[in-house]
Amino acid sequence: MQHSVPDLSDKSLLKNQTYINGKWVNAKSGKTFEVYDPASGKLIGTMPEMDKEDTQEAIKAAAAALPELKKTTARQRSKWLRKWYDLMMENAEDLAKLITWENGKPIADAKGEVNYAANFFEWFSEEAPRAYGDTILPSIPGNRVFTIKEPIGVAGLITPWNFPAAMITRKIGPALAAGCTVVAKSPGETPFTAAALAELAHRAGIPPGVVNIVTSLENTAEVGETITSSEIVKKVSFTGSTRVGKLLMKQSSDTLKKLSFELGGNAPFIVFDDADMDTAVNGAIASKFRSSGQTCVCANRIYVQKGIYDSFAKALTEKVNSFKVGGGYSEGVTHGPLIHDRAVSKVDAHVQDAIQQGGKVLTGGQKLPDLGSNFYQPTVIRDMTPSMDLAHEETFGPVAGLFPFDTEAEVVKQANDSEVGLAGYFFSKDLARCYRVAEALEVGMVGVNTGLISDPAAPFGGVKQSGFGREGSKYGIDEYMTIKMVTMGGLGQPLQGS
Ligand SMILES: NC(=O)c1ccc[n+]([C@@H]2O[C@H](COP(=O)([O-])OP(=O)(O)OC[C@H]3O[C@@H](n4cnc5c(N)ncnc54)[C@H](O)[C@@H]3O)[C@@H](O)[C@H]2O)c1
Ligand SMILES: O=CCCC(=O)O
Repeated sequence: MQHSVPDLSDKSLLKNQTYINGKWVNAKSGKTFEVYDPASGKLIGTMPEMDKEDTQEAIKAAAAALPELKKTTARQRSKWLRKWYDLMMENAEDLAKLITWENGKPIADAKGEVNYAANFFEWFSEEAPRAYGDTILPSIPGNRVFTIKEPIGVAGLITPWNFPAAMITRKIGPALAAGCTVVAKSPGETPFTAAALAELAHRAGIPPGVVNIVTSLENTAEVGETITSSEIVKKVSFTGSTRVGKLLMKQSSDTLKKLSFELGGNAPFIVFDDADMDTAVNGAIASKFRSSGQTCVCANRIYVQKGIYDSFAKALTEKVNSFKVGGGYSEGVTHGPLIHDRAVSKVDAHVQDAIQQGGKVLTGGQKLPDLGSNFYQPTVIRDMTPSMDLAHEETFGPVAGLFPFDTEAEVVKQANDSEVGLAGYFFSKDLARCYRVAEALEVGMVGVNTGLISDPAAPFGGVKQSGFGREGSKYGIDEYMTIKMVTMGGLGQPLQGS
């Protein structure tokens, strides 16, 4: 497809090396991997293919920087984060161009991601000075008890390609606020945004060794194993699939690391008869089709009560028909390509399975080879049933499958019939129902009358096989801290002279 990539205003943000111990480096082996634009299929550039030795080097740099970082005040770390935030905002246009280039999302969405990502730095610059301990009333007379929150140490961070900036800032922000140094493994599909962020960390004056970025594609499993089995790394935070999360948890068990895992979802999205139709349709568009369906909190199973099933299906289809699919830089494009052809194959397999089992395609349902090998039509399918693949497995693509239901109890049972529990959504004007259903859904996050729940101020994370730990919010920094309890004895004496 025709796809012209706009120039960066600051060309020094586009790197072909990675950032370790305050320096731009290659892999020791000299190997590189290639990164392709998912819209045009053209080569963007190369990055170092790092291995075990390079990763150990990054871990050593992070360990060496830790003692000095621990001595800094929380206020100092707050200032670094704030400066990093300011630099992201000053370079927002260029960062957005990089995100669109390597991830494919439309430029307006990429700008939204830059803002979202930078807000994690702003948020944690404000949280850093507020990591308070407690004073505790002890059970033993004469004792005094208090707690101190301390940084856990070197943190290993592994992030996916669907938010090349935000998944990284959501982890580095709290880690740095807490006083941890980091080794971040950037995604093989989207390493350039991470490198640009590292350049801005350097400009913000963050000391060498505090932020280290490891790049790899083919060697990803080796790099992951090196991070998770390291005696030096005390904490691993991972965002990605449940399958890889399970592997990383096993690998981390020998060294008993503290873990935070944000894994796969299969979000139920429920529209009750009493919902406001426009709100519900707009919510479905926002939740299901954000990043062409490639977010872990995207609606996957859309349940619509029978009284409004036909009218909802019609209204949703009309909206989807107004989308413009294409390269992310092109004027008017609302939805970009998927990340690679494996993603397209999975989406198509879910669509074909639904059709074979009686689902009716209202719009879409086809690949878009004229645009490129990674494009798929935004799709709406009705008459979905629980036996279809899409009911059990996250599609991670632009397919809205509509399941009819009769009662509240029936739909909550179906919604909870999943091994994972990340996000869930429902639409209703009945206040009592809003409380009932929000409390009954087995998920970590619930959207009521909204399809957008992501906010640095709100705790992000799942239950069941969607993982554990919370990112963002007042809870996010705790994932990178330990609580030390101090008991002081012999303090309950009477006042001298009494
Ligand atoms: N919960 C969340 O916040 C969240 C966010 C984004 C994606 N996801 C999930 O991720 C999945 C889609 O992304 P994907 O298919 O690229 O996931 P994935 O798990 O294959 O990859 C995610 C990241 O992990 C890295 N990785 C892969 N194998 C690894 C290994 N053996 N050791 C170390 N790192 C490894 C990849 O390079 C990538 O950077 C979906 O299931 C989605 O729900 C979850
Ligand atoms: O895909 C995972 C993260 C999505 C978000 O933060 O909204």
